Amino acid sequence: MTDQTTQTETTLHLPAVPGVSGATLEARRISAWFGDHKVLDRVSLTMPAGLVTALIGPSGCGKSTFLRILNRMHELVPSASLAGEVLVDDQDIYAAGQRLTEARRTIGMVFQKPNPFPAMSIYDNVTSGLKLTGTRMNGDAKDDLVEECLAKAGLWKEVRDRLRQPGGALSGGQQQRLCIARSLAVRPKVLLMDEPCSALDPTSTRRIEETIRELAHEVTIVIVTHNMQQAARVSDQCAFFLAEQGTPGAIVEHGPTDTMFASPSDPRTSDYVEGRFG
Ligand SMILES: Nc1ncnc2c1ncn2[C@@H]1O[C@H](COP(=O)(O)OP(=O)(O)OP(=O)(O)O)[C@@H](O)[C@H]1O
Repeated sequence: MTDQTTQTETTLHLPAVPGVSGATLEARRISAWFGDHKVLDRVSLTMPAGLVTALIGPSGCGKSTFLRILNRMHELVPSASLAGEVLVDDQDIYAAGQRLTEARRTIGMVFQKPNPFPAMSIYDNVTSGLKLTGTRMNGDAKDDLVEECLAKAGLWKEVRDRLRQPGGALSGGQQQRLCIARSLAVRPKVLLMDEPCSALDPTSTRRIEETIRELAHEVTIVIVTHNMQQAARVSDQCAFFLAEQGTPGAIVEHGPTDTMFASPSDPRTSDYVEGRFG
């Protein structure tokens, strides 16, 4: 699908951080529709390796749709369509011949509501993604992977003595960290997080935020959040989405988080980040 009406172009403000892993994710001219309802209009954004990018904006402006386009989940909705490109280290995940499973492995996702397999053990929850990627491992290697991923998700110390207990027996915050550990087990380059703390208490929220900062060195993170303090605490750069008066969502402004909060260039950005609307 093509569209020539309007265009939102944003340029790279921050360079990738040297010495970190993760991949640079680049969305180019992304438009999206549900049926004939256009919800995003030619949105371009670079999310550099090793940085945390926060997507902010009022409800309904297309943040979650944009996020789901970044790992090919949008196409699961029967009426959904899109135009544009998503490049992971210069490879378009929508190019002909690109496998859906590979995109999902490379670009993991953590959702608003923690969704571990409740009856499955904590251990098996962590390794559950390996089947999808066809990864075979012996027992010791699997044990090491489970410990590594739970440690990176900040959960190892709390669950090391009860790995065979069901994932559903953990608290909400622990379940969310288990979901992060599960995502990490398939070695993603990018981790997408859709309001990962909105169902959690303040203490669990802080713990997840610490985890996000710790993970940023090895996986590129893109987080949707309604919480401006959270965006300020965890992100390196922010993109402010807006869908004005029934128009499709677009990025009004993006840049380093400090700048976006201290001296945004667009008055709509300052109105939003200072809580005057949305
Ligand atoms: N499955 C769907 N079918 C039809 N329309 C949808 C669907 N999902 C989202 N939309 C529409 O797409 C637009 C963007 O929604 P989206 O959820 O991406 O916004 P958002 O900024 O993430 O909102 P919120 O902050 O409330 O989660 C909205 O108009 C919404 O009604």
